[in-house]
Amino acid sequence: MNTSELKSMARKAAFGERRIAHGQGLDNDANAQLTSYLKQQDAELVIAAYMPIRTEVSPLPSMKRMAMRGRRICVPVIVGDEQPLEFHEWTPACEMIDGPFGASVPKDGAILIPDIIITPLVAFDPSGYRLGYGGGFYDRSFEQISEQKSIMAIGFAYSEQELMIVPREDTDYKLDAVITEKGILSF
Ligand SMILES: Nc1nc2c(c(=O)[nH]1)N(C=O)[C@@H](CNc1ccc(C(=O)N[C@@H](CCC(=O)O)C(=O)O)cc1)CN2
Ligand SMILES: Nc1ncnc2c1ncn2[C@@H]1O[C@H](COP(=O)(O)OP(=O)(O)OP(=O)(O)O)[C@@H](O)[C@H]1O
Repeated sequence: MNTSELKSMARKAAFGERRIAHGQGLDNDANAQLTSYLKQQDAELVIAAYMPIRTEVSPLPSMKRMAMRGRRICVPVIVGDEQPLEFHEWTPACEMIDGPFGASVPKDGAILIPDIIITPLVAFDPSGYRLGYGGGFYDRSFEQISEQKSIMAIGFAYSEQELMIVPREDTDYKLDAVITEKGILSF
């Protein structure tokens, strides 16, 4: 079996775990951990988070709190297949429109280059590797932005999304940490 087939199997298993975790009311605890982490970071740093889809843990409560504290927040926008993501500025009041794959995107937010990237994921492992939906969008974005400046790539997930090993390819970017409802795991 090749890595892409292994990833596809791991994705299926992790989707099941994520769906169960999603129904357990863990988003409040996860957001308390995320907010606490973000408050400790330099206030000048631009934060990328995301508009949740499917059964992803929602970072919206933390995004709103950080925006109220004056922090600059942005969310991912797909610009094309095999392209890195763009990150467009988001505020709690900004007008949103439907983007590809069901995630809404700001109607006219400025393009920002984030320093801290809070990324959704399907599964993560104890070495800091992540599995997404298979588009490679985040891996390309981490690679592109980290060539310009130092970034913090932080997964946000339910603790049950941890797998023993996530199948790995050369293009997979290692996360700096994963935040779950239980706390922060640094790699
Ligand atoms: N909330 C959120 N926003 C995001 C992402 C994300 O992962 N989460 N992205 C991160 O890249 C981009 C959207 N990319 C996506 C790529 C594919 C699918 C998706 O559902 N693909 C298949 C299912 C794959 C599978 O089951 O293995 C589908 O269309 O059914 C969703 C989002 C940008 N915005
Ligand atoms: N930096 C990169 N440059 C070129 N191709 C890449 C890069 N990163 C990933 N890819 C390609 O994208 C495809 C999907 O990658 P992968 O399965 O790791 O996506 P994912 O991490 O699950 O999805 P996402 O990052 O969108 O959440 C792979 O075929 C991989 O070769």
